[in-house]
Amino acid sequence: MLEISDLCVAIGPHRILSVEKFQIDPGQRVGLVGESGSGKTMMATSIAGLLPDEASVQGSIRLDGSELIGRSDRERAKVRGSEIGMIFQDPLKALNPLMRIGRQVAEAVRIRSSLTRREAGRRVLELLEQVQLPEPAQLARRYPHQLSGGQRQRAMIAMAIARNPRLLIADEPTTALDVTVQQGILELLLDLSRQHGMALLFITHDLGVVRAVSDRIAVMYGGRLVESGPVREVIHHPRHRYTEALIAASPASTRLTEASALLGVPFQTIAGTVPAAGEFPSGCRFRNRCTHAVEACAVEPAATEAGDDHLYRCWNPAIRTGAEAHELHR
Ligand SMILES: Nc1ncnc2c1ncn2[C@@H]1O[C@H](COP(=O)(O)OP(=O)(O)OP(=O)(O)O)[C@@H](O)[C@H]1O
Repeated sequence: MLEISDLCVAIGPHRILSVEKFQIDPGQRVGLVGESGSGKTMMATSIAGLLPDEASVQGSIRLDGSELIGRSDRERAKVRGSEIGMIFQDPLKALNPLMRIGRQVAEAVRIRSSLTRREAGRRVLELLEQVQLPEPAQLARRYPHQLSGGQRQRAMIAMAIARNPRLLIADEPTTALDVTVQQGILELLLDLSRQHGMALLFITHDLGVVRAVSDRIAVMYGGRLVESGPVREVIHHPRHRYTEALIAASPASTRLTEASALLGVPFQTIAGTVPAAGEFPSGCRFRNRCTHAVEACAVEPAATEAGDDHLYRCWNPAIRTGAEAHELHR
Protein backbone atom coordinates (compact mmCIF):
# COMPACT_ATOMS: atom_id res chain seq x y z
CA MET A 1 0.00 0.00 0.00
CA LEU A 2 2.78 2.42 0.94
CA GLU A 3 6.14 2.08 -0.71
CA ILE A 4 9.16 4.25 -0.08
CA SER A 5 12.31 4.00 -2.15
CA ASP A 6 15.53 6.00 -2.12
CA LEU A 7 13.98 8.73 -0.04
CA CYS A 8 16.33 11.49 0.96
CA VAL A 9 15.28 14.57 2.96
CA ALA A 10 17.62 17.48 3.57
CA ILE A 11 17.27 20.77 5.34
CA GLY A 12 19.84 23.19 4.01
CA PRO A 13 23.10 21.30 3.60
CA HIS A 14 22.11 18.67 6.20
CA ARG A 15 20.75 15.34 5.11
CA ILE A 16 18.37 14.36 7.91
CA LEU A 17 16.62 11.32 6.50
CA SER A 18 17.71 8.56 4.21
CA VAL A 19 15.51 5.55 3.51
CA GLU A 20 16.44 3.05 0.85
CA LYS A 21 13.37 0.79 1.00
CA PHE A 22 10.36 0.68 3.28
CA GLN A 23 6.86 -0.55 2.82
CA ILE A 24 3.60 -0.98 4.66
CA ASP A 25 1.03 -3.48 3.45
CA PRO A 26 -2.73 -2.94 3.90
CA GLY A 27 -3.78 -3.42 7.52
CA GLN A 28 -0.19 -3.96 8.66
CA ARG A 29 1.01 -2.48 11.95
CA VAL A 30 4.57 -1.22 11.90
CA GLY A 31 6.44 0.05 14.95
CA LEU A 32 9.05 2.67 14.14
CA VAL A 33 11.72 2.88 16.84
CA GLY A 34 14.94 4.78 17.25
CA GLU A 35 16.69 7.12 19.63
CA SER A 36 15.83 10.78 19.92
CA GLY A 37 16.83 12.71 16.79
CA SER A 38 17.13 9.56 14.66
CA GLY A 39 14.56 10.80 12.15
CA LYS A 40 11.34 9.05 13.17
CA THR A 41 9.21 12.17 13.04
CA MET A 42 10.83 13.21 9.76
CA MET A 43 9.87 9.84 8.31
CA ALA A 44 6.27 10.29 9.50
CA THR A 45 6.00 13.86 8.25
CA SER A 46 7.51 12.86 4.88
CA ILE A 47 4.75 10.29 4.46
CA ALA A 48 2.03 12.65 5.67
CA GLY A 49 3.30 15.53 3.53
CA LEU A 50 3.94 17.77 6.52
CA LEU A 51 7.67 18.43 6.12
CA PRO A 52 8.83 21.97 6.89
CA ASP A 53 8.86 24.30 3.86
CA GLU A 54 12.64 24.50 3.88
CA ALA A 55 13.03 20.73 3.44
CA SER A 56 14.15 19.37 0.07
CA VAL A 57 12.98 15.90 -0.83
CA GLN A 58 14.22 13.36 -3.34
CA GLY A 59 13.11 9.83 -4.01
CA SER A 60 9.73 8.20 -4.06
CA ILE A 61 6.78 7.66 -1.72
CA ARG A 62 3.98 5.79 -3.41
CA LEU A 63 0.53 5.23 -2.02
CA ASP A 64 -1.28 2.48 -3.92
CA GLY A 65 1.19 2.94 -6.71
CA SER A 66 0.61 6.64 -7.06
CA GLU A 67 3.52 8.99 -6.38
CA LEU A 68 3.16 11.51 -3.55
CA ILE A 69 6.48 13.34 -3.91
CA GLY A 70 6.15 16.40 -6.09
CA ARG A 71 2.43 16.87 -5.49
CA SER A 72 1.13 20.27 -4.41
CA ASP A 73 0.37 21.07 -0.75
CA ARG A 74 -3.32 21.03 -1.62
CA GLU A 75 -3.14 17.55 -3.09
CA ARG A 76 -1.11 16.28 -0.14
CA ALA A 77 -3.71 17.73 2.26
CA LYS A 78 -6.40 15.84 0.38
CA VAL A 79 -4.50 12.57 0.77
CA ARG A 80 -3.88 13.36 4.42
CA GLY A 81 -7.54 13.78 5.18
CA SER A 82 -8.85 10.79 3.35
CA GLU A 83 -6.08 8.20 3.02
CA ILE A 84 -3.63 9.02 5.80
CA GLY A 85 -4.55 10.11 9.32
CA MET A 86 -2.07 11.32 11.90
CA ILE A 87 -2.00 11.76 15.66
CA PHE A 88 0.71 13.36 17.75
CA GLN A 89 2.23 13.12 21.18
CA ASP A 90 0.55 16.20 22.59
CA PRO A 91 -3.14 16.47 21.68
CA LEU A 92 -3.44 19.75 23.57
CA LYS A 93 -1.14 21.38 21.01
CA ALA A 94 -3.05 19.90 18.10
CA LEU A 95 -6.54 20.81 19.34
CA ASN A 96 -7.98 24.31 19.16
CA PRO A 97 -8.41 25.41 22.79
CA LEU A 98 -11.28 27.77 21.92
CA MET A 99 -13.43 25.31 20.02
CA ARG A 100 -15.69 22.64 21.50
CA ILE A 101 -14.58 19.06 20.88
CA GLY A 102 -17.69 18.20 18.88
CA ARG A 103 -17.12 21.08 16.49
CA GLN A 104 -13.50 20.13 15.94
CA VAL A 105 -14.42 16.54 15.15
CA ALA A 106 -17.25 17.83 12.92
CA GLU A 107 -14.73 19.90 10.94
CA ALA A 108 -12.65 16.78 10.34
CA VAL A 109 -15.82 14.94 9.25
CA ARG A 110 -17.02 17.66 6.89
CA ILE A 111 -13.76 18.41 5.04
CA ARG A 112 -14.51 17.68 1.40
CA SER A 113 -17.62 15.76 2.27
CA SER A 114 -21.18 16.36 1.16
CA LEU A 115 -22.67 15.57 4.59
CA THR A 116 -25.21 18.03 5.92
CA ARG A 117 -24.63 19.60 9.31
CA ARG A 118 -27.08 17.17 10.90
CA GLU A 119 -25.50 14.11 9.28
CA ALA A 120 -22.07 15.33 10.35
CA GLY A 121 -23.39 15.73 13.91
CA ARG A 122 -24.52 12.11 13.92
CA ARG A 123 -21.16 10.98 12.56
CA VAL A 124 -19.39 12.96 15.32
CA LEU A 125 -21.29 11.08 18.01
CA GLU A 126 -20.62 7.81 16.25
CA LEU A 127 -16.88 8.58 16.16
CA LEU A 128 -16.75 9.64 19.81
CA GLU A 129 -18.44 6.38 20.68
CA GLN A 130 -16.05 4.45 18.47
CA VAL A 131 -13.06 5.85 20.39
CA GLN A 132 -14.87 4.85 23.59
CA LEU A 133 -15.39 8.30 25.04
CA PRO A 134 -18.08 8.30 27.72
CA GLU A 135 -21.35 10.21 27.17
CA PRO A 136 -20.43 11.46 23.70
CA ALA A 137 -23.23 14.02 23.46
CA GLN A 138 -22.09 15.81 26.61
CA LEU A 139 -18.43 15.40 25.89
CA ALA A 140 -18.86 16.96 22.44
CA ARG A 141 -19.91 20.20 24.14
CA ARG A 142 -16.73 20.44 26.20
CA TYR A 143 -13.55 22.37 25.41
CA PRO A 144 -10.19 20.54 25.21
CA HIS A 145 -9.04 21.72 28.66
CA GLN A 146 -12.16 20.11 30.16
CA LEU A 147 -10.98 16.64 29.08
CA SER A 148 -8.33 14.41 30.62
CA GLY A 149 -5.11 13.72 28.67
CA GLY A 150 -6.35 10.29 27.62
CA GLN A 151 -9.73 11.68 26.55
CA ARG A 152 -8.03 14.38 24.47
CA GLN A 153 -5.94 11.75 22.72
CA ARG A 154 -9.13 9.76 22.02
CA ALA A 155 -10.72 12.90 20.56
CA MET A 156 -7.66 13.32 18.32
CA ILE A 157 -7.99 9.72 17.20
CA ALA A 158 -11.68 10.37 16.39
CA MET A 159 -10.60 13.28 14.16
CA ALA A 160 -7.84 11.25 12.54
CA ILE A 161 -10.15 8.36 11.63
CA ALA A 162 -13.10 10.58 10.67
CA ARG A 163 -12.67 9.83 6.98
CA ASN A 164 -11.66 6.18 7.32
CA PRO A 165 -7.98 6.52 6.42
CA ARG A 166 -6.16 3.41 5.28
CA LEU A 167 -3.06 4.38 7.22
CA LEU A 168 -2.90 5.97 10.64
CA ILE A 169 0.43 7.45 11.69
CA ALA A 170 0.72 7.72 15.45
CA ASP A 171 3.77 9.75 16.56
CA GLU A 172 4.41 8.77 20.18
CA PRO A 173 0.71 9.03 21.03
CA THR A 174 1.08 7.62 24.53
CA THR A 175 4.35 9.17 25.71
CA ALA A 176 2.65 12.00 27.58
CA LEU A 177 0.11 9.73 29.28
CA ASP A 178 0.36 7.69 32.45
CA VAL A 179 0.76 3.95 32.18
CA THR A 180 -2.83 2.80 32.70
CA VAL A 181 -4.15 5.40 30.24
CA GLN A 182 -1.43 4.40 27.74
CA GLN A 183 -2.66 0.83 27.79
CA GLY A 184 -6.20 1.94 26.93
CA ILE A 185 -5.03 4.03 23.98
CA LEU A 186 -2.88 1.18 22.65
CA GLU A 187 -5.81 -1.22 22.89
CA LEU A 188 -8.06 1.27 21.10
CA LEU A 189 -5.57 1.73 18.25
CA LEU A 190 -5.19 -2.02 17.91
CA ASP A 191 -8.97 -2.52 17.87
CA LEU A 192 -9.48 0.19 15.27
CA SER A 193 -6.72 -1.23 13.10
CA ARG A 194 -8.20 -4.73 13.29
CA GLN A 195 -11.84 -3.69 12.84
CA HIS A 196 -11.23 -1.42 9.86
CA GLY A 197 -8.20 -3.10 8.31
CA MET A 198 -6.39 0.18 8.89
CA ALA A 199 -2.60 0.08 8.70
CA LEU A 200 -0.72 1.66 11.58
CA LEU A 201 2.69 3.31 11.66
CA PHE A 202 3.43 3.59 15.34
CA ILE A 203 6.37 5.73 16.44
CA THR A 204 7.77 5.14 19.88
CA HIS A 205 10.91 4.90 22.00
CA ASP A 206 9.47 1.90 23.77
CA LEU A 207 10.19 -1.54 22.38
CA GLY A 208 7.54 -3.00 24.67
CA VAL A 209 4.89 -0.88 22.99
CA VAL A 210 6.09 -1.97 19.56
CA ARG A 211 5.83 -5.59 20.53
CA ALA A 212 2.36 -5.04 21.93
CA VAL A 213 0.91 -3.39 18.83
CA SER A 214 3.03 -4.23 15.80
CA ASP A 215 3.57 -6.98 13.25
CA ARG A 216 6.78 -5.43 12.03
CA ILE A 217 9.53 -3.24 13.45
CA ALA A 218 11.52 -0.63 11.61
CA VAL A 219 14.61 0.75 13.32
CA MET A 220 16.02 4.22 12.67
CA TYR A 221 19.51 5.29 13.57
CA GLY A 222 21.27 8.54 12.67
CA GLY A 223 18.65 9.52 10.09
CA ARG A 224 18.76 6.14 8.34
CA LEU A 225 16.40 3.22 8.37
CA VAL A 226 18.88 0.57 9.46
CA GLU A 227 16.69 -2.50 9.65
CA SER A 228 13.12 -3.68 9.42
CA GLY A 229 11.31 -6.98 9.52
CA PRO A 230 8.78 -9.08 11.44
CA VAL A 231 8.90 -8.33 15.17
CA ARG A 232 10.18 -11.73 16.25
CA GLU A 233 12.81 -11.94 13.56
CA VAL A 234 14.29 -8.55 14.39
CA ILE A 235 14.20 -9.19 18.14
CA HIS A 236 15.80 -12.61 17.92
CA HIS A 237 18.24 -11.87 15.13
CA PRO A 238 19.03 -8.17 15.22
CA ARG A 239 21.39 -7.22 12.45
CA HIS A 240 22.34 -3.73 13.55
CA ARG A 241 24.29 -2.99 16.73
CA TYR A 242 21.83 -0.24 17.69
CA THR A 243 18.96 -2.74 17.56
CA GLU A 244 20.98 -5.09 19.79
CA ALA A 245 21.57 -2.29 22.28
CA LEU A 246 17.90 -1.36 22.21
CA ILE A 247 16.85 -4.93 23.01
CA ALA A 248 19.44 -5.30 25.77
CA ALA A 249 18.23 -2.06 27.35
CA SER A 250 14.55 -2.96 27.22
CA PRO A 251 13.05 -3.41 30.66
CA ALA A 252 11.51 -6.55 32.07
CA SER A 253 8.05 -5.34 31.12
CA THR A 254 9.14 -5.44 27.49
CA ARG A 255 10.47 -8.98 27.84
CA LEU A 256 7.22 -9.85 29.53
CA THR A 257 5.23 -8.64 26.55
CA GLU A 258 7.43 -10.66 24.24
CA ALA A 259 7.13 -13.77 26.39
CA SER A 260 3.37 -13.50 26.53
CA ALA A 261 3.22 -13.09 22.76
CA LEU A 262 5.22 -16.29 22.35
CA LEU A 263 3.16 -18.17 24.88
CA GLY A 264 -0.05 -16.94 23.39
CA VAL A 265 -1.26 -15.66 26.77
CA PRO A 266 -1.30 -12.06 27.87
CA PHE A 267 0.69 -11.22 30.96
CA GLN A 268 -1.69 -10.59 33.71
CA THR A 269 -2.36 -7.39 35.57
CA ILE A 270 -3.74 -8.25 38.97
CA ALA A 271 -5.42 -5.87 41.36
CA GLY A 272 -4.82 -6.79 44.96
CA THR A 273 -2.18 -7.29 47.56
CA VAL A 274 1.26 -7.77 46.08
CA PRO A 275 2.69 -11.15 47.12
CA ALA A 276 6.12 -11.56 48.65
CA ALA A 277 8.90 -12.51 46.22
CA GLY A 278 8.71 -16.19 45.40
CA GLU A 279 5.05 -16.41 46.30
CA PHE A 280 2.64 -17.19 43.53
CA PRO A 281 -0.12 -14.59 43.38
CA SER A 282 -3.60 -15.80 44.13
CA GLY A 283 -6.14 -15.31 41.40
CA CYS A 284 -3.70 -15.72 38.52
CA ARG A 285 -5.60 -17.04 35.54
CA PHE A 286 -2.53 -18.71 34.10
CA ARG A 287 -1.55 -20.58 37.23
CA ASN A 288 -1.88 -23.96 35.56
CA ARG A 289 0.15 -22.82 32.59
CA CYS A 290 2.99 -21.40 34.63
CA THR A 291 3.96 -24.25 36.94
CA HIS A 292 7.68 -23.71 36.34
CA ALA A 293 7.45 -20.03 36.96
CA VAL A 294 5.72 -20.33 40.30
CA GLU A 295 8.92 -20.51 42.27
CA ALA A 296 10.32 -17.36 40.89
CA CYS A 297 7.30 -15.19 40.47
CA ALA A 298 8.08 -11.53 40.81
CA VAL A 299 6.02 -8.42 40.45
CA GLU A 300 6.21 -5.27 38.44
CA PRO A 301 6.63 -2.41 38.87
CA ALA A 302 9.72 -3.25 40.88
CA ALA A 303 9.08 -0.34 43.22
CA THR A 304 5.92 -2.00 44.46
CA GLU A 305 6.42 -3.38 47.97
CA ALA A 306 5.18 -6.81 48.99
CA GLY A 307 2.00 -6.37 50.98
CA ASP A 308 1.02 -3.14 49.18
CA ASP A 309 -2.37 -2.86 47.59
CA HIS A 310 -1.67 -2.26 43.95
CA LEU A 311 -2.10 -3.22 40.39
CA TYR A 312 0.76 -5.53 39.66
CA ARG A 313 1.96 -7.89 36.97
CA CYS A 314 3.36 -11.39 37.31
CA TRP A 315 6.66 -12.14 35.80
CA ASN A 316 9.45 -14.62 36.26
CA PRO A 317 12.70 -12.64 36.61
CA ALA A 318 14.78 -15.67 35.58
CA ILE A 319 13.40 -15.33 32.08
CA ARG A 320 15.35 -12.89 29.98
CA THR A 321 14.00 -13.53 26.53
CA GLY A 322 10.78 -14.72 25.00
CA ALA A 323 12.60 -17.84 23.76
CA GLU A 324 13.60 -18.69 27.34
CA ALA A 325 10.05 -18.21 28.51
CA HIS A 326 8.86 -20.52 25.79
CA GLU A 327 11.44 -23.14 26.76
CA LEU A 328 10.49 -22.91 30.42
CA HIS A 329 6.80 -23.29 29.75
CA ARG A 330 7.00 -26.16 27.32
N1 LIG B 1 12.74 21.99 11.04
C1 LIG B 1 13.95 21.43 11.16
N2 LIG B 1 15.05 22.05 10.70
C2 LIG B 1 16.28 21.48 10.79
N3 LIG B 1 16.50 20.26 11.30
C3 LIG B 1 15.45 19.60 11.78
C4 LIG B 1 14.12 20.12 11.74
N4 LIG B 1 13.29 19.23 12.30
C5 LIG B 1 14.06 18.18 12.68
N5 LIG B 1 15.34 18.41 12.37
C6 LIG B 1 16.48 17.49 12.61
O1 LIG B 1 16.20 16.26 11.97
C7 LIG B 1 16.69 15.17 12.73
C8 LIG B 1 15.59 14.16 12.95
O2 LIG B 1 14.58 14.73 13.79
P1 LIG B 1 13.26 13.94 14.19
O3 LIG B 1 12.36 14.94 14.84
O4 LIG B 1 12.74 13.24 13.00
O5 LIG B 1 13.82 12.89 15.25
P2 LIG B 1 12.99 11.83 16.13
O6 LIG B 1 13.64 10.51 15.90
O7 LIG B 1 11.54 11.95 15.83
O8 LIG B 1 13.33 12.34 17.58
P3 LIG B 1 12.40 12.34 18.91
O9 LIG B 1 12.26 10.91 19.30
O10 LIG B 1 13.21 13.13 19.89
O11 LIG B 1 11.09 12.99 18.56
C9 LIG B 1 17.24 15.76 14.03
O12 LIG B 1 18.64 15.84 13.92
C10 LIG B 1 16.62 17.14 14.08
O13 LIG B 1 17.49 18.03 14.74
